[in-house]
Amino acid sequence: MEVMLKCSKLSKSYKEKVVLKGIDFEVYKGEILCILGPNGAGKSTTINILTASLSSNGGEISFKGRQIKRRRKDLTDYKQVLGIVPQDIALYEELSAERNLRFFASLYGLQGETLNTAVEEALAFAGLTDRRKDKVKTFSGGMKRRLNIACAIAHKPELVIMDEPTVGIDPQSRNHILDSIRRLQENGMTVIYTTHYMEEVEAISTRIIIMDYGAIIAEGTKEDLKESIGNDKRYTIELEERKKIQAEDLFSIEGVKNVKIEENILELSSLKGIENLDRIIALLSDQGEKIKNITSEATSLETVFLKLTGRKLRD
Ligand SMILES: Nc1ncnc2c1ncn2[C@@H]1O[C@H](COP(=O)(O)OP(=O)(O)OP(=O)(O)O)[C@@H](O)[C@H]1O
Repeated sequence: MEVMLKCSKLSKSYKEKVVLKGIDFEVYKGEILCILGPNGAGKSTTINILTASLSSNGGEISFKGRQIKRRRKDLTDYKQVLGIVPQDIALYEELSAERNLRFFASLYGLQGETLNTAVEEALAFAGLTDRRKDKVKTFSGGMKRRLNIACAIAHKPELVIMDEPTVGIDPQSRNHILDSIRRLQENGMTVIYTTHYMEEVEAISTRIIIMDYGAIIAEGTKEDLKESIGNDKRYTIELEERKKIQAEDLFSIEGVKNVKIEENILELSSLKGIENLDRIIALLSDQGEKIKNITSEATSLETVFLKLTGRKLRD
């Protein structure tokens, strides 16, 4: 895998408050790297340092093997290949969708036919071709978010950096945005995406960095992370009324690892890859228990976070 961006020992403090504790990570060409973490974990700080809108107190960033120095020339070249989608919407409300796109794309030096084509493509990308002439102030939150992204990618950057771009929007616009991020990747762009929604990470990530308290606490694909905590299956079985089933009875079934029984609710975890639900049901029925409901849950990223930190992702 080709390394596009490499960050070494990035640190940031405000007075004595350390908000980034010297983090190291790499971004590979063509990936959708999701940075997942609760509010205050340091995601925006990391992104702002990556986009050179905030200086770090220490550490280095290199893009395609070349260190980014804070010299104007270096930064100008670097910013040219970035597409930056900020957390807050940055659009001109009094201008139309098309005028906004023209403005932002022209900041990257696009002009003439190249600019016209880029604007057309960006309007189509945002699903706003029909509304091109309408002022942004008439748009819904979701449409503004879509346009905000389109403004950042009209100049076809190599690396798109998005900071929580779906905050406060309806599910339909969220899905549109997640689909469009996959399309960016299919078109060869590399994406860094921060979020505290694990559903989004499940949907689009090709690799994940989990941050907490200014540090990277885990890194890998969804599968790697789930595997790292054991990746058990969990069943919750609700009985009509518990008669005599005991935890020891269930341990006799291959794969069953943990059993918790509270009144008429049984919670079981079971090794991945062993199909034993039929046997669990048969055992319960042999013991005269009547099952009211069964739910089964595969390991989620929420479980991974809980296991790593002892806290829920969204406390
Ligand atoms: N200018 C500042 N002065 C002091 N502390 C700051 C400043 N900016 C950020 N912080 C603190 O740095 C920590 C990390 O903030 P950051 O915005 O990077 O977190 P985040 O993971 O992006 O969270 P969110 O999801 O809320 O954006 C927080 O504790 C925040 O309060």
